[in-house]
Amino acid sequence: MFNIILFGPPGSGKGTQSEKLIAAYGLKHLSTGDLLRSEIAGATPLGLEAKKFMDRGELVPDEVVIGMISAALDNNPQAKGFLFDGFPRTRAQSEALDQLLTQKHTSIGVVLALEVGEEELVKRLLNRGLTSGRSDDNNETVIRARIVEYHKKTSAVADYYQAFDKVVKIKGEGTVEQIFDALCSEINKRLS
Ligand SMILES: Nc1ncnc2c1ncn2[C@@H]1O[C@H](COP(=O)(O)OP(=O)(O)O)[C@@H](O)[C@H]1O
Ligand SMILES: [Mg+2]
Repeated sequence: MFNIILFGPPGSGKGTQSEKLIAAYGLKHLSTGDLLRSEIAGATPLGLEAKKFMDRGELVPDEVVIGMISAALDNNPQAKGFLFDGFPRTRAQSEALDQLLTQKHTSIGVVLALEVGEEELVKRLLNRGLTSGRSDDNNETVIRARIVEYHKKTSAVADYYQAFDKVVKIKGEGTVEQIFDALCSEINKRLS
């Protein structure tokens, strides 16, 4: 089993690259953002609670997303590997993920960290907001708040995995294909 964390700020291209990576490597895509948006669409109690945070550009509480990931791992016992997208987003989530994976006798193989400049992120997210229907994409104040949350809480995730020498930085600007090639080359090094 080979598990990957695709890491980076909002708008860095995690969703775009995840689609290509799961197709290329047969991984199970676990995006906490997608899981939460599907809870919101279904108007579940979890979704209604999560929406309050997401609409403000804040992170959903750790216990909520850790519970969702734990269930998703249990529900996919046949997976060849997992691609985590948008999770973990805090140090506590990183520690919880490591515990969950250890229980399943596996671990994170590599953390691929997409790096994109802040103005490019804002530009991409405003542009995504034109079509995504995401309530957190259609206003610059909320977008900036998400980037502040990223620096305040999520950048610690890279530090956490850096201590295990698992982080590889990838330039997240360029064409989708160029970035995909750079990601694949790092994955292939570790598979061979
Ligand atoms: N290499 C790229 N160059 C330009 N725009 C991109 C690139 N990759 C993704 N985008 C666009 O940026 C926005 C955010 O991408 P997305 O994959 O949703 O990011 P994330 O999941 O990290 O928030 C989307 O509108 C997407 O079309
Ligand atoms: Mg995404």
